[in-house]
Amino acid sequence: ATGSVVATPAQYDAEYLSPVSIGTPAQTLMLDFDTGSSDLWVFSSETPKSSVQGQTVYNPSKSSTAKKLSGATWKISYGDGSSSSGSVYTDKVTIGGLSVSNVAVESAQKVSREFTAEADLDGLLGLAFSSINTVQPTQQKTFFDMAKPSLDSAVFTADLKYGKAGKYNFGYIDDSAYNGSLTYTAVDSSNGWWMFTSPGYAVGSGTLDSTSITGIADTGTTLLLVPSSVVTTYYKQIRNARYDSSQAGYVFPCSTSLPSFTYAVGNSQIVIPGKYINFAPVDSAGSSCFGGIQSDEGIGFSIFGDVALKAAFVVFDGSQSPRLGFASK
Ligand SMILES: CCCC[C@H](NC(=O)[C@H](Cc1ccccc1)NC(=O)N1CCOCC1)C(=O)N[C@@H](CC1CCCCC1)C(O)(O)C(F)(F)C(=O)NC
Repeated sequence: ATGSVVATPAQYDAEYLSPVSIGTPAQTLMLDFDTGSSDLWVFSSETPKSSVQGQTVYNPSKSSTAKKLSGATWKISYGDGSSSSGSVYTDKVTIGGLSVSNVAVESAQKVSREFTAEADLDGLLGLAFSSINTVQPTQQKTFFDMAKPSLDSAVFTADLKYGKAGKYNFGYIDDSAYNGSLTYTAVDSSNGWWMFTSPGYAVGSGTLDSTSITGIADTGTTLLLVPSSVVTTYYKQIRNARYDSSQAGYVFPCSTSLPSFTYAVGNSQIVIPGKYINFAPVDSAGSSCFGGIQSDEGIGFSIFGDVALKAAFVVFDGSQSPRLGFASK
């Protein structure tokens, strides 16, 4: 089996949302596919009304295939300080024509105010490794792990785009979606993430600096978060760029034309065009803009978020020895 679903950007490409059908008859919610976590959780009929502001909710009592996972609970907190928790059902989940039964659907009984404020996000679909799923007392598998036995190939691909809809495919690699060839690189999944090491980077047309960057391929993080030394080197090239402590990041005049940023994968390279690195205006006047490359200070590793991933076609290979494939497009 295979599946293919659109990934639509929201708010300056801050997140990408995809339709997911849950239950019988189908209840379709817009979920953020997140390779940085492993819980499929949704706004639901159990979410306090005061916490629901525009989201579509999943109602398990209206699904003939829903079953309560009795005694199971979940609780997750994310790097940006948001969090959610609740109860667990199993139900049929369909993504882009690919149906999987008995998937753990985590029903939110609590969501932090950041989620309430995100009217277009109805939940998350975790695509990191099942080893970091938060359901207790019995950890649950991700949609991808549940789908694997029926997939033509144990892979999914992310083809995110700048300012327009991209795609997530399951079970196959669409060779027409990228240029040249895929370069694969080893994954360290010991912490539950798609972690890899990029052997070097370059700014603009400069030569490759062989400073390696170890980080996670994370569709759920908006920006490219790298070591401060790399951030300083990048913004040094931009005359009016400055660190704005009130924004906790580098900003520059929105009219600035930005140098590209290249990250190496194995012995090939992915070039992020400069325009991808102008994330969004920081003020309504639109005079200063927030950079798409910021520091990974305090995280413990780098994060290749959407700013980096949307410059590539990315294969998440979940075979016996997981690996990541990157190609330019
Ligand atoms: C350490 C820095 C990581 C920050 C990262 N969050 C982000 O990158 C959020 C995503 C977002 C976009 C739109 C609206 C709301 C949230 N964006 C964000 O903080 N910004 C602020 C800076 O400008 C860009 C947008 C994160 O927590 N990513 C989560 C998944 C998100 C959680 C919040 C909802 C959207 C998904 C993650 O799973 O990818 C994780 F790996 F970081 C994680 O925390 N795993 C446990």
